Amino acid sequence: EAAAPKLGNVTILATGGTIAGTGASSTTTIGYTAATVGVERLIQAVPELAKVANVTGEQVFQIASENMSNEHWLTLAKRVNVLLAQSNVDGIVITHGTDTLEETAYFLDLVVKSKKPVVLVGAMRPSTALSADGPLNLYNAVLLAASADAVGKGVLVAMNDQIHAARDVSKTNTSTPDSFKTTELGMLGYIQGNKPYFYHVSSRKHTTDTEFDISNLQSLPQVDIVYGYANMGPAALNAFIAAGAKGIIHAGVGDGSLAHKVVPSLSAARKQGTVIVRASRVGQGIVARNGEANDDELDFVAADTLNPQKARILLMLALTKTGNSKEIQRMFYTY
Ligand SMILES: NC(=O)CC[C@H](N)C(=O)O
Repeated sequence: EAAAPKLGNVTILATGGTIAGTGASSTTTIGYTAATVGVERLIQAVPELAKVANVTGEQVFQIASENMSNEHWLTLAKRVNVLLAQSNVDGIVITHGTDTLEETAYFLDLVVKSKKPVVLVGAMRPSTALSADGPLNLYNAVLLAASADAVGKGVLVAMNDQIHAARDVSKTNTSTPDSFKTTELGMLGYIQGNKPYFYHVSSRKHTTDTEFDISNLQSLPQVDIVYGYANMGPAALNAFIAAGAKGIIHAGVGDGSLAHKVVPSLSAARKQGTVIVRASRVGQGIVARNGEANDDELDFVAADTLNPQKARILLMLALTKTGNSKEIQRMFYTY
């Protein structure tokens, strides 16, 4: 008789969100309460998990992800690094609200110090809904976290039978189960028939290849985002600077254009030490250095293809190391 294949050990770190949400009825898909179901019940709801991994659960937070903070990220990342350093942990799944899931994924992609799989997963429908997507998403995430194929691929997002890279995935629809997409740069693969299939890998550095170390940090530098639009003025930017921002992401129109009315305040902020990163509100495409603005002259940084909320994360981590805009520009072309 052949021995049963040895299953990997996967820890599920639960943080809340719709995957742990409950609604008033089976047809309630908005206006439900996120973050009510605990990790043990999430695991019990999918007995099939036991076929793909030895699963243990830990309730790290119980929040809706619009309330995710820098402090939550530091706590979570430190826990992930401690667990992955243990020889009895082969992979980690993080259940998470979908609103900021892409941000937590990218933060971890930059600070996790292990090649073992880390997979973020959520749901668009609460656990009580008809065709709730949480149970199968969770099953796929655990399968992926236990898979040798996922080792060294960076932090992954498993949603809707698809595998995405943390850097490039975004929530693209407010409510449909196919909300998570890597629109133009391309998702990494699929999960089908109890098996992950990879087709791409990210060319950017992540996890063990980054220069960031959060192990001794208690907080992160303040970085805020100002949004570009017709008739934009400097009021929001000035308020962020007055509130102590060490970095500003300018989510500009088009390919990162700066309105004449905003440039003097941006430039003055830079001269006082705040780092300015030009990103775009468009969602796809490159914001090129010295493209729509003379970044060399203004001493600004171009975000390349990072969306504003992910540019904020990279800038916070960059600022833990340097305020030099040339160095930070190198990081934006590396991660
Ligand atoms: N689908 C969801 O997970 C959204 C629920 C909630 N706003 C959150 O992000 O936690």
